Formats: sequence, structure tokens, C-alpha cells
Amino acid sequence: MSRAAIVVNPVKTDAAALRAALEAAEQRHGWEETLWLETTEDDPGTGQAREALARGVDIVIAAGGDGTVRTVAEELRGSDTPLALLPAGTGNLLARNLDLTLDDVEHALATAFDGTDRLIDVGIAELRDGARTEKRVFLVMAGLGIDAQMIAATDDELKAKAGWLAYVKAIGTVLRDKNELRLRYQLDGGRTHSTHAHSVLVGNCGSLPANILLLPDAAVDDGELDIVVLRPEGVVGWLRIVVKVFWENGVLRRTSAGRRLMGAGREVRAMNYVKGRELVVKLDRPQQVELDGDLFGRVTALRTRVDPGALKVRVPRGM
Ligand SMILES: Nc1ncnc2c1ncn2[C@@H]1O[C@H](COP(=O)(O)OP(=O)(O)OP(=O)(O)O)[C@@H](O)[C@H]1O
Repeated sequence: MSRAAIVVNPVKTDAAALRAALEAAEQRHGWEETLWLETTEDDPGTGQAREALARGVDIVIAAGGDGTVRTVAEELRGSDTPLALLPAGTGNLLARNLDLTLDDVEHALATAFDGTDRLIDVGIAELRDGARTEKRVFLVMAGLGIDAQMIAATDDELKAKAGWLAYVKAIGTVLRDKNELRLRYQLDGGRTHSTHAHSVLVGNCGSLPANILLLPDAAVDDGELDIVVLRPEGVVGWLRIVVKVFWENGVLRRTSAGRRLMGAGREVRAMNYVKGRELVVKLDRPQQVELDGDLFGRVTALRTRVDPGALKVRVPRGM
């Protein structure tokens, strides 16, 4: 008989309801009793995922937000054990990018027990602060600058109540900040470039909360990272970026005012897209770094690379 493990963030889930749904799903699919492992503030998923692997389970279900998913995936990377998602956060960015069910526990469990496996790329980030280097994975995106500040400025209470709207408020807060990064970067071992920017995003997948597509070409299994350097000049520059992002999502295209605002084929120079397998960024002063929506402290250098097809994710059959 097959056996699953579930790594549950008890703060984000209704444990009693989840246990009942889990029991029903196990019986329906003829699986053994699932190994139930709860995260704690001090161990948000690492020890639990390691235990699941050591016990030789057939699948690990992550029941929590993006942080829980990221932590569990870090341990499963490169193993044969698939990850199933039971989204319970506000962002749920990986689940959104894979078009998975967001709020249907039964469907998510049916997928875990009877879905099919898909290989996705994993982003690896080496965070350097002086002589100290820490290696972490990301599934959706790594960010420096405004992006990370945006998360630092996000009001947790508002995030709980209004979800992604909190990010919009945070953008407003950060916009007033004149901070700019001076950086040197190197793509795929090529020439070193110097530039200034407000934000650098390295994406493995393309969608942000509210399904705003910031990185239109990013695909989760293309073996490449998609990098965007935001270099807006003042408020007008930021407005152009917002307009471009909304335009590409069809929000503005549907209105005549939107079409006038955008103009036919106008370039948005404030945004630069590049693709590559490895990006090294060196900063003139320490900056906050963000991985899949969680802050990981300040860094003076960041090396990101892609580990192609390194994670098995369980998705519904026929996807
Ligand atoms: N038992 C626990 N008690 C208190 N805090 C916990 C516990 N388990 C995990 N945490 C905390 O929860 C955080 C992870 O939350 P998670 O990613 O599951 O949800 P989230 O942050 O709301 O997700 P999202 O980014 O999608 O909004 C970690 O910072 C961890 O310290």
C-alpha cells in the first residue's frame, strides 16, 4: 500500500477539517494512514520533509503558504519523491502558476493520491553577506530592491484581510522611497555590466498575486530563469511599468482609454527582460533579498541559477 506524508502549517489550516478530508481521501484511494507532520515557528518544514523522506513515503503534501512549500521543496529537490500542494496561504504562487486548485481541499487531495507527476525547474539562490554564504531554493522568484522592500512594507493584518491588495498598498509606500541599487551583474558567465536599478527580479515562473503576469515569458519547465531589471525614472517610469504589466494581462486592452494610454507599440524602456541560466549580481551596499515572498535578510551579492527539472510536482491527470 502507498503512503503519503503531509507537512502542515497549523497556523494556516483547520487541522480537524483537514484530518477528516484526508482520512476520507486515503480510504477512497486505498492508501495507508498519512504521516501527519506539523511545522513550528523554529522549523517551518525542513525537519518534517527530511523525516518524510527518511520514512520512505510515496508523496509529500505541503499544506501551507508559499513559505511552507518553498521549505519542503528545498528538501525534495533532486529526489524521486513528488510534492503535492494543498495551498493555504495568501499568495499560493506556485499553485497559481501551475493552474492548480486553490481552495478545494478534496480536489487537491484527489490529485495528491491519484494525479500525475510533472518535472519543474527549481531556482537556486546563493545569498552572500560578506564572507557568509547561504544556499536556498526558490520556486517562483527571487527579488532584490523594491520587490523585497515591498514585502517588508506589506502590512500583515491587511494581507490577511485583503490578500494581494496589501501588496498594492506596499507599492505606494515603497514608491516614496528614493532608494536605488547600484549593481554589477553577469549573465551566464558573460561580460560584467554595471547599472543602477530599483529592483531585480529573477523568475522561475511568471505570475504575481492577483494573477498579474510580470514575467510574460517565464515558464516553470523551460530550463531558464527570466530576469527583469526595473529601472524607472520617477513616478512616470513606475506608471509605465504598471501600465505595461496591466496591458500584458489584457486589463487595459479591453478599454479604449487603456489603448490610448498605452499607444501602439510604444516601448517601455523602464523594464529590461533577459533570459539565462545563471545570474550573478553584486551590490554596492547590502540589500534585502526575497525568495518566493519571504525575506531572507540583507545580501551584498546574489547568485541565482536554474536546476532544470529538479522537482517532481503532482498535478491533476490530463494537465
Ligand atoms: N506551528 C507554528 N506556529 C507558529 N508559526 C508557524 C508554525 N509553523 C510555521 N509557522 C510560521 O509560518 C510561516 C510560514 O507560513 P506559510 O508560508 O505557510 O504561510 P504564508 O506566509 O501565509 O504564505 P503566503 O506567503 O502564501 O501568504 C513561517 O514563517 C513559520 O515560521
